[in-house]
Amino acid sequence: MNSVKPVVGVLMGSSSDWDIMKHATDMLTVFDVPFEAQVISAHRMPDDMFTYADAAHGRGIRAIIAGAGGAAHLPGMLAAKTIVPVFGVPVPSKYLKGEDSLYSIVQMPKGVPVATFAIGEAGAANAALHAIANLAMNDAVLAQKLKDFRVKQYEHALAMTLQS
Ligand SMILES: Nc1c(C(=O)O)ncn1[C@@H]1O[C@H](COP(=O)(O)O)[C@@H](O)[C@H]1O
Repeated sequence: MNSVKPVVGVLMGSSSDWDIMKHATDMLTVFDVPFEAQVISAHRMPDDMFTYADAAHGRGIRAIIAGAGGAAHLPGMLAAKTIVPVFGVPVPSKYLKGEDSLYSIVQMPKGVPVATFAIGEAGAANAALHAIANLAMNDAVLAQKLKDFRVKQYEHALAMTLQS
């Protein structure tokens, strides 16, 4: 059993979101950032969602990555109940391909922010990278890992250069 306390919560409205949201947990794993991942739906489990949001800051959670599809109210409702920064990931939906998820998450009223990322796996990975960047502001080891990650990414992109 892992005894390290999680600092990032990765939440999703349904287990059907996992294929997308695992891109966030994969990134956190690469950076050795302790996280917890669970299904909590604002619609289907409203009391559990409130309990989670109420306790998050006191438990040491410093970022919440919340993914949901369709009428994606989960990130906004979490943001309404906690001061922990919430990063929203619009999960692609069956009929509207995630445009509904994006608009549901991004158009928050003034005063209750949700930092909203791209639809799909890039959004999930980038939400994790953004949480990591915030944590790295007070963690020199994490900051160096982030710099190394950028160098690797640069080298990977450079290697794509087509031979003439
Ligand atoms: N948007 C929400 C919320 C919520 O915002 O509370 N709870 C579940 N869902 C979404 O419903 C979609 C279909 O869920 P099912 O596949 O379980 O029917 C998922 O993308 C989930 O995030």
